[in-house]
Order: sequence, then structure tokens, then C-alpha cells
Amino acid sequence: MPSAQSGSQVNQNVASVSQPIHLSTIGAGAWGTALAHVAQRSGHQVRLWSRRSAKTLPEVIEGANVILSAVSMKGVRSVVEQLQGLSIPKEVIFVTATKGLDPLTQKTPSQIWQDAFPDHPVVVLSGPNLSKEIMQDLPAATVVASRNVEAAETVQVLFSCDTFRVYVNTDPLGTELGGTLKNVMAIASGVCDGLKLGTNAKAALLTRALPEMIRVGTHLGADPETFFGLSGLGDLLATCDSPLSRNYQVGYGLSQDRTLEDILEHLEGTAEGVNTTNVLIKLAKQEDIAVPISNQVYRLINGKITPQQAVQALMERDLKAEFDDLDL
Ligand SMILES: NC(=O)C1=CN([C@@H]2O[C@H](COP(=O)(O)OP(=O)(O)OC[C@H]3O[C@@H](n4cnc5c(N)ncnc54)[C@H](OP(=O)(O)O)[C@@H]3O)[C@@H](O)[C@H]2O)C=CC1
Ligand SMILES: O=C(CO)COP(=O)(O)O
Repeated sequence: MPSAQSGSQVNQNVASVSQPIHLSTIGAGAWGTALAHVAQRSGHQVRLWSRRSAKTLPEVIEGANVILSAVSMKGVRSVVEQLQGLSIPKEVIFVTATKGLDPLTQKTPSQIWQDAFPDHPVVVLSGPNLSKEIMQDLPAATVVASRNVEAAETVQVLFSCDTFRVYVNTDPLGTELGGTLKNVMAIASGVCDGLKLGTNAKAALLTRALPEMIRVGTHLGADPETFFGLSGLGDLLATCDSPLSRNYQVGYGLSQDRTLEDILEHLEGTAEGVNTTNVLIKLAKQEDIAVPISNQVYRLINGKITPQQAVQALMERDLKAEFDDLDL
């Protein structure tokens, strides 16, 4: 794999390739820490800020070329507002690695960032990236996506190293929605495994999950092709098949008749899929988008049905053609 220092073909045009990039990471949770680790490994200068930091946010972002936000969805607006109060040069690139939807506006994190900083480049980073594996320096790949290709290429250089391979994409919305929507499917997948429904059921679930994600994504303006890449199918496979995933753990716990409150209380970190499911179902109802799997996840996490009833409801749906409702 090319290192950040040597650069791939596409990166050789990026001015910053030969110099260390100054990265300020906001959020010292599992993901912020792992991404800071990767950037450091690839030879760049990294500062990390969290609400518990001794240094202030203005101190930590001073002189940064790139500001990465890896906070959970509930922290995005507060972080954006704090940064809006500071004077940040227009060439500074914002990178958002949050996988969620805003409950108030149903916007994605990158839309919130771009609304707040219309003149700055905003790049989405998303892919099959379980942070515990990344912290162990196991090989992984991800996607950085922006309408501003040069900014995306700079971020590609920033995070590329011998254990982390970064691809560029020009569809930030699709890249972001892949990582966000698969969290809902990971809850369903944890239920599927917890109930020991078998390999056939799991394959059917994941295969039907993808067109459901694409339906939502294309309705919102994303490119369908993006969902077949690392940030869509890739992240769906990783998250739905790993007990490391907090969203999978939520589904697994529900299948064992634990309450959502009890599961979340004992969970290590954030499971964005719970909030995402609630926002998605509101959106799908408003926009009339068919989301049958997400609907059952919604009913399950809101205590309206049992895991067994959720499975039964999916199996009893009207019979239909396989590709009837997917206009690719
Ligand atoms: N862990 C993973 O494997 C991956 C996670 N993600 C995504 O990254 C995001 C963060 O996940 P992760 O790091 O695992 O979660 P954690 O629960 O480990 O950390 C949550 C982070 O959010 C910050 N935060 C929460 N509320 C606020 C707030 N009100 N104001 C400021 N900051 C806040 C916390 O800040 P503080 O540090 O100050 O406590 C912390 O950094 C999620 O959207 C997740 O889906 C994406 C890919 C991989
Ligand atoms: O997004 C992730 C992997 O790509 C992490 O998944 P969880 O948030 O479910 O742990």
C-alpha cells in the first residue's frame, strides 16, 4: 500500500503531500482517538480535544490545516456552534466522521457543517472501520468524500498509511448515508444472530438491507453507486457481522429480552442506530419511502413488538418481485 509520504498517483498533485498536515481532532471517544492514531502513524501532527481537555478548543484548533469532528450525533450542533464563534481561515478543511441524523432537522452531519461553514471545504470520512481493529493496526480501508476533490485528496493523504487505505469519492451524501443507515441494519442483524435464525436468514437480511438503504439514499439525492462501495456495502458487512459493533450489540441484547435502557446503560460507547432509526422512520413516513426492515427495528426499539414478532412481520409481507421497487 502507498504510504502517506510517498502518495498515490492521485495525491501527487496535492500541495501538502510532502509536508506534515496539522490535524485537530474534536472528540476523544473511540473513533476520534483511532483516527488521531492513524494520522499520527502516517506522520502528521495531531492534537486532540474533548470536553475534558486541559486545553481550550481555540487553543487546540490554532494553526490547523484540517479539523476533524468525530463526536457522536448529539454533540455535533454544540461543536459546530462553538467553532462558529471562532475565526477559522477559509482554507481549513472540515472532516466529519459522525454517522447519524439530526433529530430536529433530519440533516446529516456534513449538511450541518456545510450550512454553518458555507465557504469551507467539508469532507465526509466513512467506511467499514471498527475502531478497536484500527487501534490494533489491522488493515482497513475507508472513503473520504467531498464535492471539493482537492480537499478530499488532502484528507486522503492525511489518513493513508500502511494499515489504512483511503479512497476518494465525490458523493459526500451517499458516503455519509451508507455509514449512517447501516447502523439500523446492524441492530436488525444482532437480532438475527441472537435469535440464531441461521445463515440463510442473515444473507437475506443483508441483501434486502442494501436496496432499502439505496432507496432512502437516492430519495435524498445520493448516487446509488456509492452504496455498492466501502461506505455502503462494505460498512454494512463489517458492522452487521461483528460483535464489536455497538449497534449489533443493541440488537443482540434485544433478542435476549433485555430492555433497550439496560443495554444502553451497559454499552461501551455510542450506538447511533437507535436515534437514526427514530429519525429515519419519521423521514420515511413524511416522504413515503418503503423501509420495511427499518420499520421493524423501529417498532422493536420502541417496545411495540417482540424480536420474534419483528421477524414474523418481515416474513409475512406481501409477495413481490425482487427488484420491483429499486430504480438503479
Ligand atoms: N467507534 C467506531 O468504531 C466508529 C464510530 N463512528 C462514529 O463516530 C461517532 C463517535 O463514535 P465513538 O467515538 O465510537 O463514540 P464514543 O461514545 O466513544 O464517543 C462519543 C464522542 O462524542 C462526543 N460527544 C458526545 N456528546 C457531545 C457533546 N454534547 N458535545 C461535544 N462532544 C460530545 C464525546 O466527547 P468527549 O470526548 O468530550 O467525551 C466523544 O468524543 C459516532 O457517530 C459513530 O457512529 C464511525 C466509525 C467507526
Ligand atoms: O461504524 C462503525 C464501523 O464502521 C462502528 O459501528 P458501531 O457504531 O455499531 O460500533
